[in-house]
Amino acid sequence: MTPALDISGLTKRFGDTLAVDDIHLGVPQGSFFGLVGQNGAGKTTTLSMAVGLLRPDGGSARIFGEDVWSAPERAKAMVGVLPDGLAMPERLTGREVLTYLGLLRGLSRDVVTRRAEELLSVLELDGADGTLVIEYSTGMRKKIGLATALLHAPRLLVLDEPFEAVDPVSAATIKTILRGFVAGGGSIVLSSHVMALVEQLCDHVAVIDKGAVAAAGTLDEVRGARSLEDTFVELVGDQDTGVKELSWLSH
Ligand SMILES: Nc1ncnc2c1ncn2[C@@H]1O[C@H](COP(=O)(O)OP(=O)(O)OP(=O)(O)O)[C@@H](O)[C@H]1O
Repeated sequence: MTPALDISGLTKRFGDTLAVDDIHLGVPQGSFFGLVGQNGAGKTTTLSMAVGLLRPDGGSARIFGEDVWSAPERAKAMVGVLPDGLAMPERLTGREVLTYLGLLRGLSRDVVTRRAEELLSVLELDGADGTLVIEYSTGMRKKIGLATALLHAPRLLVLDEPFEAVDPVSAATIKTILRGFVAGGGSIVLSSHVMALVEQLCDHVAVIDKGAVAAAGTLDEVRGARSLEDTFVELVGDQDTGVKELSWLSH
């Protein structure tokens, strides 16, 4: 079966920094795929290239077989993206953002109105109906970003840190939505630093370290008999075990 997302040899350099170094990853259809890695490991850069937001120096990405760079319209129609540091039309309300982006996606006004209503209600943003996105809290921005990713009912979701800054009640709602999406045949790739969350949600995982894949496979293949956190620390942790502390903080 064609992978939902097929990343082949993606490479990106920023000046002297090799941010992503020949990454190959296959996200099977119907999988819930977690991407983990330390700060600066290259997760956001990889995901940005994979969905056509950042041009790679080398390699390619295909969404259900459609090349993101040579067939962007076909590829992008099938994916919903929650990017890092999402740029939004800030002077619109959440509902206006969804309406605007839904119409741009080619949805009919009726469908957009209905879906926007449901998304705002489920994500508990309907209470802030008159609030402009520029006035949203960080968690609210995350939620409206997720709503824009879901609006056109894509087959693949690519979510960069979807739970960051989201309160526990909203996080539970989002987990339910995402599990339902996968149960309904959708595929998800998400990045996170929270190992427990990845273990709870994902059936596949890749550990990224210094721009390369340190381990990838099903959750059980990657973690074996240990916790994902132990596996992660062992794979990418600082080998220098000397205790680092700020002595001037002790009283
Ligand atoms: N626009 C940019 N210009 C210069 N360097 C960049 C840029 N974007 C990323 N980098 C560098 O590329 C490397 C990978 O960054 P990236 O944001 O992909 O990591 P990450 O795994 O998503 O990190 P985090 O978990 O902190 O979000 C880092 O060294 C970062 O400093």
